[in-house]
Amino acid sequence: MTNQDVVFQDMAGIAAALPGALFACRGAAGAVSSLRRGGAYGLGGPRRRRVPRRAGRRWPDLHQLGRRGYPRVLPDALPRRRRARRVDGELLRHPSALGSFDDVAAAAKGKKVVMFMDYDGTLSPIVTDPDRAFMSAEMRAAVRDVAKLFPTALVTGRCLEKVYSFVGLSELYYAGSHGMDIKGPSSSKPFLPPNFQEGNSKTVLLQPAREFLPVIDKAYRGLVDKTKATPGARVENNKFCLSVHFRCVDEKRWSPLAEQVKAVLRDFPELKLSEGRKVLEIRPSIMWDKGRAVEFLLKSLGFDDRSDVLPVYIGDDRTDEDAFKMLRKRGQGIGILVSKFPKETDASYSLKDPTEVQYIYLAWHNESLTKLLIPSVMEFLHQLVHWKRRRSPSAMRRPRVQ
Ligand SMILES: O=P(O)(O)OC[C@H]1O[C@H](O[C@H]2O[C@H](CO)[C@@H](O)[C@H](O)[C@H]2O)[C@H](O)[C@@H](O)[C@@H]1O
Repeated sequence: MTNQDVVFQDMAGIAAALPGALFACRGAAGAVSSLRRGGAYGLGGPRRRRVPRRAGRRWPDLHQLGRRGYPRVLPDALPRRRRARRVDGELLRHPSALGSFDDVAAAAKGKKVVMFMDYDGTLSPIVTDPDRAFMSAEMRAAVRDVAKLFPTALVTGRCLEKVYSFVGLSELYYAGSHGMDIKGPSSSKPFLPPNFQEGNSKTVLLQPAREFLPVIDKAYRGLVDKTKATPGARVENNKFCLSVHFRCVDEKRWSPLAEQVKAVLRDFPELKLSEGRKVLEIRPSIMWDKGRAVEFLLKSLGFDDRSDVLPVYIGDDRTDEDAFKMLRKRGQGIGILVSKFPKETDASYSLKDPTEVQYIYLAWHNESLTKLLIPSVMEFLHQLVHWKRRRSPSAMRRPRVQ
């Protein structure tokens, strides 16, 4: 098991807790030193002497962000020289979806955008208690705005009931249990694509792992029993899959815990084990994943085999890679990885964080600290809505409903 993520605290913490091996970090050592010396993504500590002084010039004040004439996302407003320094290989391979928003918009031009988003770590910040991974009211509003303009689905490892209790938006499509429990909008006024035809299920429903329910329940009981002696370990029942959390387990106990989990799973050859963000994920061994769920939803919406559709998938975890991979294979759509660190990924773009409320110190400037806004999922969603409304003023009004 690996310490592959950190809750963003401070620069020293980031440098010290850089990811281990799970998403085999492309040049992890390089990333570490790069971050420590303030490189790649501009996350490092102060390097006073090497930061060019620009007399009389200040970065826009944070309070001005988003106001007329000021960029909403500062990193892309960096002077050309400094920006060039930030642009190393990783950034080129997975540029910021915000910094490259014009490219995203160009790809979306004339196409029907369909939005897919993961929940934990994408729409809600990673927290220690999985039962308290609440979504902010601002993020909920942003997702609601997106869902008014584009068909929108949440694709998550959580069980449907739990994710719905966090999100509470009845107009969305939901694919819970890593895509093994799919439901259409329960709202009487969901967004339906303009080409929606009778026969395309309005209440999309699919449970490809239904027959595994008794096995999952049995394995759940076995795992709870086996891991109860490990302080901090926690087993979460996500209906068609299980999660064994080790975020609150002492690092010395990670390996013994993994052994306990494997020991239980030896009695359940029909289940498979993978690893997420300080969590062991147990799922039925069927050929189904978030990628398949996205394909299924596209088909159900009548968007299969259409070149004028642009699926956009935003996710932060390993299981989201199946969706990125699927889009890449189709040669259609945009994958956006949410990560503070460079990672091996099949996504094309990156964002740093779910929300925009965290700020980082970039460098000393005129004796004052410069703060940068982290390119966030929420900011990206705002931009997308803004772009769509600007292009089609009719989108300001509620779209066609059925
Ligand atoms: O597909 P997702 O929506 O990203 O769900 C994946 C797992 O997310 C949750 O665990 C993660 O978030 C927790 C709350 O922030 C955190 O405590 C945990 O360490 C993370 O792994 C969820 O609890 C799992 O059931 C999901 O499988």
